[in-house]
Amino acid sequence: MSIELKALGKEYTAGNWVLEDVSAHIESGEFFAIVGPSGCGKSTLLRMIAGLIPISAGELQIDDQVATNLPPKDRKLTMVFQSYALFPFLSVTDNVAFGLKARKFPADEIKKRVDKAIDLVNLNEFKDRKPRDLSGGQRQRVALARAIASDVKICLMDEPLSNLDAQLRIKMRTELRNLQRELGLTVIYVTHDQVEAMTMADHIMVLHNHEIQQIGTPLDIYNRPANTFVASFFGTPRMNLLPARVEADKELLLANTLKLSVPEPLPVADYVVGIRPNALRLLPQGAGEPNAQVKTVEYLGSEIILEAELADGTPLELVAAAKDQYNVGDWLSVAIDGQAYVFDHDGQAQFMVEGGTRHATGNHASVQA
Ligand SMILES: Nc1ncnc2c1ncn2[C@@H]1O[C@H](COP(=O)(O)OP(=O)(O)OP(=O)(O)O)[C@@H](O)[C@H]1O
Repeated sequence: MSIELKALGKEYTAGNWVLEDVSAHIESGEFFAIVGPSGCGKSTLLRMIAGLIPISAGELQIDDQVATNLPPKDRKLTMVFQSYALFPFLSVTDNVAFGLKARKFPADEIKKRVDKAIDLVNLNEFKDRKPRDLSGGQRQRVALARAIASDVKICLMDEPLSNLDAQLRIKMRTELRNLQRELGLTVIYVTHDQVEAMTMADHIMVLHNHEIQQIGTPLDIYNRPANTFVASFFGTPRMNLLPARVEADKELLLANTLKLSVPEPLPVADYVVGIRPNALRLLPQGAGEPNAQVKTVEYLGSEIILEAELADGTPLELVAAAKDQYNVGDWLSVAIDGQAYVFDHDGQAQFMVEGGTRHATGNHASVQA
């Protein structure tokens, strides 16, 4: 059951497009995540695919059939919402079994699927309870179990784990993913959580500013971000973005402080250079010119996150070894030691440099292809 989005657009009010030109191919059996900040249109896109709101522009295909104007019940999909949408008068078991009974599945098949789904979401103890006697998180797990137990091969999920506590959420990520694989479900999964998308998805669509910023595998998105938005949205701590200008033939000067050698001369222009905290090295005292001052120190146990400021005031995040001691106000010598991403003035990826070698980075068109 593949899904094709062809230049989908949505305007809620005339002339006000909240989504434009959204195109993607979602393979049968794939886990496809839609990620982006609050208000970027993730739920809107999912609701258009589900048929809950009309599609304003473009075409939707489900399993090679045009589905743009099909009523929701004919789209061969199920949906798990952030809100639970359960029948209050039915027990957990009956809620989960409802769709299967309506479709006249054999009783033993229903029992097998329902038991498995309830077990998966850890609700064995609560099988006979009504939704009102469950916590919010438990209700969401019932909704999840109902979708899992259904025979439908496409499941749309809108932040389904966001009401669960942190520990259960992490456990559910793996279990949901395993079950999705086992059942061969095609899942479209909306989340604002980049870690959830990175750990669960086969492909990720990044939405921002009404349009797709990039589509790619988690590795593509992390290692070959198409622009500064994607680069700084993925990864903790975030990628540092530093203003840069051409200083010499094959050299960029970042934040008036750090030098970056590039393999070929660059056109004279303004650039932005992105460096993840783990690609910055702290030199031992006396080994280099002090160039950054510590502003905050955050001990995480296994490592230390330092927020520093370069000499010209540009903020810089660094990761340091837990055994070392840092104090606010200390001066550090920081050097680039890893990947540096060069973006143009508008934030579009140009290339990546590592050890003096140039590597291709992503862009929307090439990564989609
Ligand atoms: N029924 C509506 N009428 C008009 N505008 C709407 C309607 N529903 C959503 N919007 C607007 O469309 C944009 C996208 O909303 P949507 O809920 O799809 O975003 P989202 O990415 O899912 O956000 P969140 O992560 O906060 O749930 C927002 O600017 C929102 O205000």
